[in-house]
Amino acid sequence: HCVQVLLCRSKVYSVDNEQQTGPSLEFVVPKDLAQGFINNKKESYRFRFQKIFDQSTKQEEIFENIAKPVAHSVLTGYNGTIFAYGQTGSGKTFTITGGAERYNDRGLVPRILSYLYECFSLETTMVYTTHVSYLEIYNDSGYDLLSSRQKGSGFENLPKVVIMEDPEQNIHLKNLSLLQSVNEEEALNLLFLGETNRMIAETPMNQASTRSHCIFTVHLCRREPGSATVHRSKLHLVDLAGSDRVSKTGLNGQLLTEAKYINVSLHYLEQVIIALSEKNRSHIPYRNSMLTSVLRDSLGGNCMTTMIATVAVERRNIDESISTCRFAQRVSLINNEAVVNEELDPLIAHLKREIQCLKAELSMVTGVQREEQLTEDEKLKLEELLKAFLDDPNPEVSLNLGPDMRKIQHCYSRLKVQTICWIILTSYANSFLSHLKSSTNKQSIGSCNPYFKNDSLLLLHFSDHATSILLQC
Ligand SMILES: Nc1ncnc2c1ncn2[C@@H]1O[C@H](COP(=O)(O)OP(=O)(O)OP(=O)(O)O)[C@@H](O)[C@H]1O
Repeated sequence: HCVQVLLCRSKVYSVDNEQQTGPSLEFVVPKDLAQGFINNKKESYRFRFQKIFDQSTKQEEIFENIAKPVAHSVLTGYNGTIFAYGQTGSGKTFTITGGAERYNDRGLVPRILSYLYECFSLETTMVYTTHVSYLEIYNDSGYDLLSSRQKGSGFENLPKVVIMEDPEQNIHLKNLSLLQSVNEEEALNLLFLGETNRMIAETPMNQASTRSHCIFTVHLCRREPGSATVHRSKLHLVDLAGSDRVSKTGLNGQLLTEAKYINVSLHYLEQVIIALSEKNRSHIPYRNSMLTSVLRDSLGGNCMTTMIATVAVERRNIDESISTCRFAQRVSLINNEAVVNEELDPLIAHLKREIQCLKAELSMVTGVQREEQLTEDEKLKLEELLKAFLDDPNPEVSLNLGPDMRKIQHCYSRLKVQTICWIILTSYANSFLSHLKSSTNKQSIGSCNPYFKNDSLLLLHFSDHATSILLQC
């Protein structure tokens, strides 16, 4: 996890760009004289972050510093998440989606889409497939923002997204559209469709952008032509609801209900973050809210996660700013273990097996030998089959090697070696026994049979009678 802080508005803070220890941000809160000179309240709050961006920072710089490294790792098969957290009006939406007025104000989502498609066009040896989804979480319920079926305003007109969990505890989102975008223009159109649905769902009473969480996800599939290996990765771009505390917002009625939902979901997000940052915690409470369930992989799992904490550093917002920074500091303690998501395309793997089988059948029919050698792995599997066949006491047991002549020949040559050993040892054993019989003048001497232990060790088994005579001798 890395945490970046964006600051805006007037100065009640100072930034120290110390090279060795990393940049730090300090808030100075003078003591309230009304509370008397003698009180123990802290006057200075200092936080260290990976990067701190001041108000003058341009969107381009944020993209280059924050989003590009994450987008790059998504291209190589890692999952990535960028989420913006901060109080209402501090610039989360501006950072993630952008401002509508100027082209230069476009945010991380359009810039990342543009970057990804540019990389696809440059890397001609790979085939990329991109799908997009856009989820809005309002009052702990999910809504599909890419639905083309919206009939009127309000969230009730958007398809409700339901969380499903499979036996391996993977999360699936039912009713969430996953739409393919073959180029940048199509992907931007989907972003625009989502933004429009988001605005239609808003009513004057419900400025959803402030009171809902939005997750724009790019699903990437990368494969080399002809290869059965597929890299699948996801990039979540998350615009969280304003983190303002209910007490401060002074709301009532429906707005109070919404604020409580936000507080609860952000509280659960915080609980998950705290649990993840504590060593030896076995249970992480992801299931408490839809937000933490959906972001489960991004927070403590297989994901490269970057948090952007947006801070409105006006004096009246100082408590919120300090609480945002504290939260960001906790997030930075989490260590995720990201791995490349590589899998075998089931269809290609199946077709490859079928081709092998058909080639084998063809060489049997035509008598033309296949030139490539059996691999060590294939040989090992054949040895196991042969051993199971020889060890099986059932005389009816069959050895099924398929139509591949190379495998049949390999098994025959193994059997030949074993049979020669068997014949030699049996003749030794029998001449030994007849020697014993004549030297001891015994009529009955018992029996001696050679047998294989493992597939290489040939042993003699003397019957009990033969053993006792041997011991007497
Ligand atoms: N870096 C910036 N440069 C210029 N304008 C900005 C910047 N950041 C935010 N703004 C402006 O400030 C206002 C509030 O920003 P924004 O809507 O992004 O806040 P927010 O944190 O997403 O709030 P909410 O929680 O309500 O969604 C907007 O009008 C936005 O255009």
